[in-house]
Amino acid sequence: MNDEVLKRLYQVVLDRRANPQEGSYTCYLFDKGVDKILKKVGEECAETIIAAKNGVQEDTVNECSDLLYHLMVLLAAQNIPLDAVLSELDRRSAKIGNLKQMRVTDHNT
Ligand SMILES: N=c1c2ncn([C@@H]3O[C@H](COP(=O)(O)OP(=O)(O)OP(=O)(O)O)[C@@H](O)[C@H]3O)c2ncn1[C@@H]1O[C@H](COP(=O)(O)O)[C@@H](O)[C@H]1O
Repeated sequence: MNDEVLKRLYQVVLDRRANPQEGSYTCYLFDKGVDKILKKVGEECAETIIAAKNGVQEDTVNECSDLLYHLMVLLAAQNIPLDAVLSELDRRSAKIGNLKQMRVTDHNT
C-alpha cells in the first residue's frame, strides 16, 4: 500500500469511462449519469457519518473507502483531474503551515 493508490484508482476510473466493460460498476455509474453519481456520493457520505457515530472503526474505514471511490467517479464525470484536488490540498497545507509558523515566530518575539 502507498499514497499513490488514489491516483491509480482515478486512472482505473478514467479507463473504465474510455473502455466500457461488461459488469463494471464504474461503467454502470457513468451510464446512469451525474445525478446517480451525486446520489451515491450523498449516500456514502451519510453512511460514513453513521459509521463514525457508531464508533466502529472498521465500518468507518469501509464507508470512507466507498466515499472516496465515488468521489473519484464524480471528478472523472465532471472532467476534473484528481491533481486539481491534490494541488489544492497541497496549497492549503503550505498556506496553513506558513500561518502556524508565523504565529510561532510572533509568539517568540
Ligand atoms: N473502489 C471501488 C468501489 N468501492 C465501492 N464500490 C462499489 O460500490 C457499490 C456500493 O454499494 P451499494 O450497496 O451502495 O450500491 P449497490 O446497491 O451495489 O448499487 P446502487 O444501485 O445503489 O448504485 C458496490 O457495488 C461496490 O462494489 C466500488 N467499485 C469499484 N471500485 C474500484 O473500481 C475498480 C473498477 O471496478 P469496476 O468498475 O467494477 O470494474 C475496482 O477495481 C476497484 O478498485
